[in-house]
Amino acid sequence: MWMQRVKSVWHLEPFRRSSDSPWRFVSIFAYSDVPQKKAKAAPLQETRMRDRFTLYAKGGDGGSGCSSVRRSRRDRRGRPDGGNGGRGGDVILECSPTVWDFSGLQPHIVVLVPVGTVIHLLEGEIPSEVEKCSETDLDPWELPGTLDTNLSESDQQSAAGKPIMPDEVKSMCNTGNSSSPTEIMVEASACMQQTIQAEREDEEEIQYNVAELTKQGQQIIIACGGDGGLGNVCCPSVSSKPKVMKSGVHKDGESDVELSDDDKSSLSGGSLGSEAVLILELKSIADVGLVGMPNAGKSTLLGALSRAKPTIGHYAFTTLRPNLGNMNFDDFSITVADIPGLIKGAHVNRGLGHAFLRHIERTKVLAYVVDLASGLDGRKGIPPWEQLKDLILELEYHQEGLSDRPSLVVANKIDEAGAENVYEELERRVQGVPMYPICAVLEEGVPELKAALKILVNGEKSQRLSLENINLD
Ligand SMILES: Nc1nc2c(ncn2[C@@H]2O[C@H](COP(=O)(O)OP(=O)(O)OP(=O)(O)O)[C@@H](O)[C@H]2O)c(=O)[nH]1
Repeated sequence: MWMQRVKSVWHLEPFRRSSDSPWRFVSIFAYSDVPQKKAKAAPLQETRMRDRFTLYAKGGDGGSGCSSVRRSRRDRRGRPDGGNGGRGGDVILECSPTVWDFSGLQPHIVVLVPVGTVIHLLEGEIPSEVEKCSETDLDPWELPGTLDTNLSESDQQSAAGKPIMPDEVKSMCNTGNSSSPTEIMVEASACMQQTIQAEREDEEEIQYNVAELTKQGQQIIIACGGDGGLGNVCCPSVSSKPKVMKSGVHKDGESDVELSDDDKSSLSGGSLGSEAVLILELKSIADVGLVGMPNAGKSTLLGALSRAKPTIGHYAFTTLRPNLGNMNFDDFSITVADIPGLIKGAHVNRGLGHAFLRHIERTKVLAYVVDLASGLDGRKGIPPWEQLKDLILELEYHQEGLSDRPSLVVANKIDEAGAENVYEELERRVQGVPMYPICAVLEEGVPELKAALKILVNGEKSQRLSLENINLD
């Protein structure tokens, strides 16, 4: 006889994991800030990347052990045959290249997160990697002929109803059998939620970067299922002469006998599944990152390079989240990320702060987009060569070596009056890196730029922009 505690079942995963886990139940709740009905003219929303989530996860509680005695005419005293409770289900995150960001998370799904997900811990235990493990978990159907009196320490603790210590829970998690329901709550981070969340994060202690999902198919357990309780067939503490309460008779003349409350109390209940509150953060993986000051024309350029339709505005910080686009060639495609505008002091949280600098960490190639017209017509903008210096410094302050990757310079707004002279000066001042004058609005110079990016992404050339090659005098 096998008992399993099932509180609620929301979703049935169609695979078997082990003989004691006929099915694995997973229940997931998600709050989303995305309106149910989207306005027709909202293509911009769809290209926005949802790169941060707070996630509450709870492992399934272990099923309680069962107390039962089977008697027959030949065996009047009877033998305990109560099975063990099933292990609670673990909550597992798996990363997949088919997922871009967290916006696709819906209720009642297995949690697939994008490759590049970084996990910070607000509450609970540090997640553990899922290992290919041996099937050493208790099998409730495997009833031994004799009572096993050599229980391991953890079994005994479990049998005695003692709480299981975190390390032990962690090691148990890795056995991989699961059978009882698992709850996971995903909270989308919208602007308003982000504010509340930010306040909460300020108050609470966060353990940063406790885990990272960087390889396709990598899985980690974020909430462990509870251990199943022992049935009386495995639990030596229950008397083999139970006080009979009532019985049911089988066709073959054998009968099941329920135990008295005294005997039941010496059996073990399943242990509770662990709980965790996590912050998921995405370091996007793109082939090319467009880096530039606000208003340089990055979003316009992304639209020219790909079919993405990001928000474009004549004011700074139009882009509040990274936008992604695909640059398609005959044989392959390149992912381009438009990173929100960086300004001097971004690394100390000026402007949109350093939140977006992390997206640059995982880009192969950097395209520095500068505004040739920033100082024209009496505008008091920063000259392009200084824009480049500031950008490199911000990247380096955020993380040493961040700017040290193949790169090129995109000199935008060449169409503006006087921009050609500025471009000539830029060429004189900046050496050792390919430079492309373009007009992103009219898509002039864009095909040449596309070809150059392809060469850099393929690794055929590896020039990079460095401070030494910028003449600021
Ligand atoms: N004249 C001219 N204007 C351009 C060109 N490219 C972009 N712009 C204008 O520059 C302004 C800023 O463009 P965006 O593409 O939003 O700039 P951004 O760098 O993404 O700005 P942030 O979102 O603040 O980072 C808009 O008014 C664009 O129309 C260009 O090639 N020539």
